[in-house]
Amino acid sequence: MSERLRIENLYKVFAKDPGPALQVLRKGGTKDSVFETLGHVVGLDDVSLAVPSGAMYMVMGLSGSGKSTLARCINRLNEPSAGRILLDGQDLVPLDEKALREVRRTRISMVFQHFALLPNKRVIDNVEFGLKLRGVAPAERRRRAEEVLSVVGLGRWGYHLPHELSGGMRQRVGLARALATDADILIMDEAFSALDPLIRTEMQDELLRLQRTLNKTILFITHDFQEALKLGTRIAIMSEGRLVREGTPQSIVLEPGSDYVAAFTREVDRARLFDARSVMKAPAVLWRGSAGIVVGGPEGGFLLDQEEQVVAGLDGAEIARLQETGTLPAEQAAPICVPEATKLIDVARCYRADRSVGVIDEAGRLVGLLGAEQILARIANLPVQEREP
Ligand SMILES: Nc1ncnc2c1ncn2[C@@H]1O[C@H](COP(=O)(O)OP(=O)(O)OP(=O)(O)O)[C@@H](O)[C@H]1O
Repeated sequence: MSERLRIENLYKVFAKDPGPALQVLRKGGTKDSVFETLGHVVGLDDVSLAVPSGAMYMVMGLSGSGKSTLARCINRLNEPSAGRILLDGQDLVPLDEKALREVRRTRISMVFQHFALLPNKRVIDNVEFGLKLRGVAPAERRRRAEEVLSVVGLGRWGYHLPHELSGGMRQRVGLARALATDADILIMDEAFSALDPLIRTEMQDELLRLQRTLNKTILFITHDFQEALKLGTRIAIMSEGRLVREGTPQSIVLEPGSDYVAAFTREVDRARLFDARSVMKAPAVLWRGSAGIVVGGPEGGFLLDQEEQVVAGLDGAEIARLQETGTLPAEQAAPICVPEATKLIDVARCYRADRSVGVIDEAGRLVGLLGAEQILARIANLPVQEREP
């Protein structure tokens, strides 16, 4: 996956002259020590990150940790104090006002928490607004606005005024407006935070659905770890202006790395977060014969053909007999197999006592085995034990 946006050693100090504060920070000082010694507020302290193309990149942290400052620095609503912001390799920090306007109109779109719609303009005019600024001809911008309104499920609402719409619908207009510009980087700053829980869930699902076809690169700011887990392909966690942990949702929950991050992960529904691949163990070969290969362990296994495709499942008793007598059961049961990305909750649903669940790759080859032990250990946050076959 190629990289769209890279932030390198970004600092933001809210001061006329950020120099002295930068010196303190670069010598290991903190946001608190800068405030105590100089009275300046640090927004960002040496933040570096890379957003891959097509990512839903979540920036998460408590209030005041610097999330919005980061979003605002990227399109220069806040002026960075030091560092680089590379969009497709081009540094945005030295750009003049004219070049910056062009970037904001064509390459980076923002969706805010409060819809910021023009109240006396119809929905369609709101959606067209960015295109009008770009000088797109009226017929073309109307066509585009109608298209994106239907994408977000508001095809029939274009000629209404914003106050006639619910909060969730207005947020969809905000999203449509960002999509209409064709910018392929979206920055969504707490875009769903003001919505009622049910509508919020609906908007999250909608965004995931849209993203499957649009494949934009999205930087999504949130203070809600559950939202970050649900939407994110990667998550960056901020504290006191610093980036303190970055990684995939599964890796962060598995290894939070600090008490600050661990506190967010406590309430996580692990069965819905972790997938089969994250806990499976490697298949061990137990037997080879003209009928194929048997892999597995005491709790069950699988008969594979020469192409490593799963042919049948064997329970614990059948495995024991095979090891004693070298004979396969005459009647063989259908195997229980799941794809690698299956969440543990769904693995648990097809689990049967005294059987292993096979994990298969896209080509249908067996790549791992799962027993109750691995599933329960991961859900209960215990170390996953490797057991000898
Ligand atoms: N214009 C400003 N002038 C001075 N300080 C500011 C300004 N904007 C933000 N800050 C400070 O920068 C720090 C980071 O604020 P920021 O708004 O980025 O945090 P946040 O993580 O987005 O918080 P929230 O979730 O509450 O929006 C805070 O200490 C804040 O007080």
